[in-house]
Amino acid sequence: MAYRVFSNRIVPSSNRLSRRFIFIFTLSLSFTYLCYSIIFCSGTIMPNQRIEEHRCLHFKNVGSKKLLQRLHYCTLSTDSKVVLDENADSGLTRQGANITRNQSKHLAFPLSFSGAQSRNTDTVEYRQNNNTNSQKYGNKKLPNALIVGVKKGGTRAVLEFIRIHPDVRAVGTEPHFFDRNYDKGLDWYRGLMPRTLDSQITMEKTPSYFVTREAPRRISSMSRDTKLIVVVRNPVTRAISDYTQTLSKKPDIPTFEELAFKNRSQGIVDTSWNAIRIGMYILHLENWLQYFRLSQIHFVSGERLITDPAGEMGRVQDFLGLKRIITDKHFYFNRTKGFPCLKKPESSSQPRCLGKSKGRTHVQIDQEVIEQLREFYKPFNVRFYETVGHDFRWD
Ligand SMILES: Nc1ncnc2c1ncn2[C@@H]1O[C@H](COP(=O)(O)OS(=O)(=O)O)[C@@H](OP(=O)(O)O)[C@H]1O
Repeated sequence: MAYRVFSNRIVPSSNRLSRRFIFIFTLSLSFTYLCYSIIFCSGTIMPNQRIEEHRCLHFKNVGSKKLLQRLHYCTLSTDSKVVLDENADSGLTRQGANITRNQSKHLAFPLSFSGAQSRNTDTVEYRQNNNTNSQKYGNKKLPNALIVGVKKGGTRAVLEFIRIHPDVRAVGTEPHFFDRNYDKGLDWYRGLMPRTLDSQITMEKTPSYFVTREAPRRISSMSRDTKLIVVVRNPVTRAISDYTQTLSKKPDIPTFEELAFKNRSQGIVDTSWNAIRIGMYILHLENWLQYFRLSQIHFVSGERLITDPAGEMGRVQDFLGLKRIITDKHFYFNRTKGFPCLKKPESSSQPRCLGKSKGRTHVQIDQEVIEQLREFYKPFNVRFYETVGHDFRWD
């Protein structure tokens, strides 16, 4: 056997060879690992992290408490951020408390905070699965279902509630494609959509579609099979809600009464005012029925959406052909907000209520004016009930 003097030790040359082999082997392993990391990880994991960081940068100018709350969602998903954009102004208001007294009488689900405090991992799981799948896999597709109206009906609530379903993917913001952005083309519109798997439904909501003359024709030319959801609400309350929103942005506008009537003493309502016109549901519906069958349109009661969100969402899921996964377990009634909210996803985070712009205290309107408008809407409502086959009991 050959020996070599190595330092002050004598090492057999076969040992020396095997050491050299181990060294080269380890080196090539490390090199392979390095290449693997560069090729596979940089393309997927790293950019996602960067995107997540970028998304969360939106929140850098907010108070620390809110920031913490938001950061939690940041780490969850893109869609959670959208929910939080809604939640960003979801301060639990005194106004909400006023509404509670009226609404809580009609609730069809437990009016308790204990429900809210119980951990509801289902919601988080659905959302995470949903997003994980869809962020990495699937394709951007044109929507198969649209929430087309009505403004101030409760469209945001329906969208945020339905998107906790694992088989639904939705755009958080309103694309306004079929009214304002139609000239940008379907490819632009498709580009706004989230990635979806074949088994998932793609959705968006833009409440102004319902009153846009061209919208039904344009939507049916995209797909005649599009499913349509319309959230309707007592047209008088809707008009006041609409006015309250405008007033919050433009405090100098005339009073509600001044805008609502051409001649108040004669009871002549100004139907050219949008806040009034939108509530003449039957007129708009007739336009939709020229392009879509009634069975393709589902009407959500804006009132029942507040008193029984699980019931209304059950019917929405049926209409969309989805398994009933969203149930009363997903909701609790937030007394301070005065509305149902989604249960908090984890015990350390806040419940997910809609933002401050949802559930405002309405401007006080003279009862006589309300009665006049109720009378005005009656014939429109009756025709609407007859056409859709459901009495919403607004009269
Ligand atoms: N869960 C829950 N939380 C908060 N608000 C709720 C909820 N469910 C329905 N609503 C009602 O939704 C009304 C706002 O309707 P929209 O979301 O369609 O408004 S918008 O057209 O998108 O501006 C909003 O109208 P206002 O109360 O007049 O602000 C609410 O009454």
